[in-house]
Amino acid sequence: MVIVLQPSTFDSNLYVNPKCKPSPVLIPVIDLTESDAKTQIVKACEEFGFFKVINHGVRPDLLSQLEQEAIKFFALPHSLKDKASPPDPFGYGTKRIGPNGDVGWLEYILLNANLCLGSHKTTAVFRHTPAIFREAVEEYMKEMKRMSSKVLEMVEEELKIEPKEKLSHLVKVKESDSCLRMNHYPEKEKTPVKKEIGFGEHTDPQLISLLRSNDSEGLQICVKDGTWVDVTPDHSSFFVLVGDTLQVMTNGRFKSVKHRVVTSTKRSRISMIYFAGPPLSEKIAPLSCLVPKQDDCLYNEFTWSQYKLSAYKTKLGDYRLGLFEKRPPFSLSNEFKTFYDAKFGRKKLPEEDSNKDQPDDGSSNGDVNTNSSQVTNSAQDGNTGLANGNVIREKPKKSMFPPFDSAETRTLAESLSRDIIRGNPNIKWESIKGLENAKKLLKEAVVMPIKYPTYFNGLLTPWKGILLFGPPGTGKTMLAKAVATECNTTFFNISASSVVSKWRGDSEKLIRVLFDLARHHAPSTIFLDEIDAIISQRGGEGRSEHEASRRLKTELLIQMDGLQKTNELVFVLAATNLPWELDAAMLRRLEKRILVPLPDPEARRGMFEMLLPSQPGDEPLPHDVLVEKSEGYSGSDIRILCKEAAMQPLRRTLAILEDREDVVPEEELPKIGPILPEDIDRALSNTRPSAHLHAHLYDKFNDDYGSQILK
Ligand SMILES: C=C1C[C@]23C[C@@]1(O)CC[C@H]2[C@@]12CC[C@H](O)[C@@](C)(C(=O)O1)[C@H]2[C@@H]3C(=O)O
Ligand SMILES: O=C(O)CCC(=O)C(=O)O
Ligand SMILES: [Fe+2]
Repeated sequence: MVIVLQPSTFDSNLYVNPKCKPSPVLIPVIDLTESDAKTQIVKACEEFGFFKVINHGVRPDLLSQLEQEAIKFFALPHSLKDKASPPDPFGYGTKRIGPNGDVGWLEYILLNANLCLGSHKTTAVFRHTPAIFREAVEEYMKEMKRMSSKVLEMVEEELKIEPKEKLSHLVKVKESDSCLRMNHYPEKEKTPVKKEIGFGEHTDPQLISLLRSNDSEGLQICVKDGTWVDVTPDHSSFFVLVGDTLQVMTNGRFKSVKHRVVTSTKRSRISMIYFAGPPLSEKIAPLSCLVPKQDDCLYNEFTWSQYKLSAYKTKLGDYRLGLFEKRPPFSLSNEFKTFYDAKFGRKKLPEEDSNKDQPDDGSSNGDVNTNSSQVTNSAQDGNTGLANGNVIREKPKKSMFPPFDSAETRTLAESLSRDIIRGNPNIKWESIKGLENAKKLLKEAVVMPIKYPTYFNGLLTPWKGILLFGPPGTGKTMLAKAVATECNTTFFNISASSVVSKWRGDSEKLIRVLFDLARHHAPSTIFLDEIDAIISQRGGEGRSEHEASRRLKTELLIQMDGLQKTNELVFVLAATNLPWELDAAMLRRLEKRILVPLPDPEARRGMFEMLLPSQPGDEPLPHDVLVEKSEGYSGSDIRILCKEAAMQPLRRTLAILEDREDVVPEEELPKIGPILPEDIDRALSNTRPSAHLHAHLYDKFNDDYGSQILK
């Protein structure tokens, strides 16, 4: 059966070039009880990435009950709804969609399918609503899980996917990372003259989404030739949307459907969408049964958590899959390129090929091997005096390198030595605000064994592998440097992603040389940042790279085992934002796992007082407000916020200078005025926390695997 969809007549240039097509578009309507439903589903996924489902088996009264309860929630006063806000990403949100500046004409609730995994924002959603709301949500989620696995089973059957249930089990298992979103597009006082953005154009990142709405129009999908078509609402049916992950797994045979919601009537719209996603650690790649020739594989492998994290770094309408295509597309934005480079190293993008002047040495792109400027020769001088005046132990002068068996290894060692901060990175514990637990655990695990080796033998042999995990921007590198400063150990600062990208092919040898060097310079600390890049990464071009990355990982595990067996003081301090990506073998070797969380209010206060001190004679800065409003901000976010506030007085001064025709000589330049409380308000409304979105996942990992302080 097909229904007819009208091409949208909406031609505001707010939206990307919507071509208008005169003839109506036919969208499949699939009766799930019909015998050829699976054939129709596959055809619909290939043609539109979108179809309507009838005879789905969900009780109509469950649909209306959930809708009624959602309406009641949205009708609550803002003071109550705000208790579940801002979303983290779960909870209640209004107007802002995601963390990167997208806005829409809506308010919404986002809930993890496993309600228990939600944050306190999730709990707050249900605090002022009757129990039946939560019960209806739970039953609805079960139904959605059932329907999404059924649709995927049909796809599996029709495409003869092997191994069986390869797709459907991803949404059935309890670890599935699915979520439910309830959107409310409030009614307007007047019928708008122009259509407005309800929810900007985008594709859904997951496998499939199941959408149901009331009978208000607004949903549009983009069909193959770029035309936007209106989807006629139908409160008793579901619409199924192919998401990016299913596009990848079918190697592009199914396309994730671009869609948006425009609001053109006075009437309010309410929609509920279940996003069926795979487990966070699931490796996503084209199914080999759908890609007989390896060369035809369009996407690199990634885990769902990698994709999700990358999605949260992008804007709603960005083409996210470009990051994972074998050949990155031409249209990546600069932010995307920086992220791409940082994650995957410096692979030239096609449009850069002509730019011969650009250095290709990783220096301009956030490639993390930029420490060469910090290389000093202090350890070469043999001074390994311990900081803070406790005991000064003199060590015999050491040559820069141990003897090597070949010129090749020596070259590698030389290259590596550029990544060594020798001696003292000069970061004091006191300069790291907060993180008291992490500091305490680190001092006990690394600092004390180096300072007082006598106590740490036999059963108390020091931990050799330590993992610092937590959201990005929380100070993991600073902590590692504080360890190196206090112990005056030789500090090897290595980014795992650059080991993988920069020394492709040689990376396994490089790890061997790194550990040789570390032993040579013991006591030493190897700081392996982004360890997940080694453990979960798979190469881009075919089999040989998979082999190489497997060997690299094995070599790292062997070297870490070697450390356990000796008394040499070589510590591996690994850091990751994606602890759940690490496999069991690596976790076993990183015996001590320390959470580096987002800063608590005290720590945030310390940072604000340090970065934005109130000046005598000026109006005191509202540090209390800053502390209260910056919940969920990481250390880096706070730095950005403070910079934004500090820019305001400079902007005022620059505006005065801009009006002057002559260039003001330096000695006559006006003084920059004070930061005003309104500058703080402005900075707060212009910046958003980027790191809090997965805070609950880190807590969960910490509960399951983390090291706690014994009281
Ligand atoms: C702008 C954003 C909102 C979003 C996360 C993102 O950074 C990019 C993807 C967006 C999206 C679209 C589909 C779903 O509504 C959603 C929950 C998802 O998984 O990806 C949203 C994200 C969100 O609003 O949190
Ligand atoms: O509200 C709708 O109908 C669609 C919303 C949507 O696309 C989303 O939440 O991802
Ligand atoms: Fe969507």
